[in-house]
Amino acid sequence: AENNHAVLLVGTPLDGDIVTAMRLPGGVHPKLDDALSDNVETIPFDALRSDHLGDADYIIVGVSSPGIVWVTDVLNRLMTVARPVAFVTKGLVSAGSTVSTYAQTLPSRIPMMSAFIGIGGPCIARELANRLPTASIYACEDISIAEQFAATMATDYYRLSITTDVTGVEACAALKNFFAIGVSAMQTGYPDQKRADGQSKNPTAAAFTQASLEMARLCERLGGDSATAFGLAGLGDLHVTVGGGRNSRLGHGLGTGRSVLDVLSSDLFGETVEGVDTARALETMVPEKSSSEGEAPHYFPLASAILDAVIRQKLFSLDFSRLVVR
Ligand SMILES: NC(=O)C1=CN([C@@H]2O[C@H](COP(=O)(O)OP(=O)(O)OC[C@H]3O[C@@H](n4cnc5c(N)ncnc54)[C@H](OP(=O)(O)O)[C@@H]3O)[C@@H](O)[C@H]2O)C=CC1
Ligand SMILES: O=C(CO)COP(=O)(O)O
Repeated sequence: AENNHAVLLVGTPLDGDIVTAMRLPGGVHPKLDDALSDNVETIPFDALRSDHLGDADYIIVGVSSPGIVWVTDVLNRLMTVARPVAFVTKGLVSAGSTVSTYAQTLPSRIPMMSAFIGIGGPCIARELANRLPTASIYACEDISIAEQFAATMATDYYRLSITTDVTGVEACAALKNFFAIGVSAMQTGYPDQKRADGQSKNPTAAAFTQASLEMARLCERLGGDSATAFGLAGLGDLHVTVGGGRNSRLGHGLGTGRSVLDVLSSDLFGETVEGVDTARALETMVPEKSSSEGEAPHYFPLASAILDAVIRQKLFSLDFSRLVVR
């Protein structure tokens, strides 16, 4: 919209009230604190037609991961002209013991999608809507498509990197949600009353570094480039999510000794906490006990501690005395 493109914003059937509020004169999105530009038209889902999609240069999907099957059906029903589709959705798909990224599963499921573009990187929606400096990464197998899309979207305050490592970007986008839970649990697990935020810093820094190493290993196992984990899609997004995301709020609760069910049913009631879905997908990839402590590629002490808390419903505990650091 900032670059004078016409933007059509379509709510899901679950967003009826938000769309109605946004269509009123002066209406704003309840979580963005700012009016959208005049060249953004917001419509309810039942007003979306095939020609809207056919007329678009790009289609951008922003449902949360539980809605990805639904959006696949919608695109297959309404797309009659081949178009590139970009996804901000962060998640993994598991089938039996196979875990995949959307970059691996969606292209064959959406025949009219001419290119899959993965969007990753540290980007809290409200901050970008308020035009704060933001850097993100766009991934596509065809680098010229990533380049064109980035040129369409970039502004002075929204700077973009491009890559062909679409599997790596998609893997890290999902993995950082999961690891943000564990790093954030270490933020509140060791309170320091002398600090304004009440949090010690050393435990968080150790966990953040461990998260980056484990994220790189899992990224590679999922078919991505491990180096992607150390860039915007991995470390950058992990930092922003630990700083203020919903996954981080779950971690903060776990760090104070509360159970996952307690935190999800109170502080985070009705919120999207995708690290939990990613934890379910990762269960088969991360051994319950690291067989060779300290040895890559099988050493996942932080991921195991998160899985114990989120899936096996134990209280969060990272046995720091046994951590082998690199
Ligand atoms: N918020 C942010 O700053 C960022 C978010 N992302 C990613 O973008 C995606 C969306 O995030 P965000 O907008 O914050 O999430 P929200 O939960 O606020 O919104 C997701 C939307 O998808 C809908 N939805 C959920 N399940 C289904 C379903 N089964 N069928 C149809 N619609 C469904 C939700 O409905 P309902 O509200 O009723 O659940 C809601 O309208 C996520 O994957 C997130 O990781 C990426 C970067 C930044
Ligand atoms: O993905 C995000 C920022 O890049 C938002 O993180 P949360 O889903 O934890 O709020």
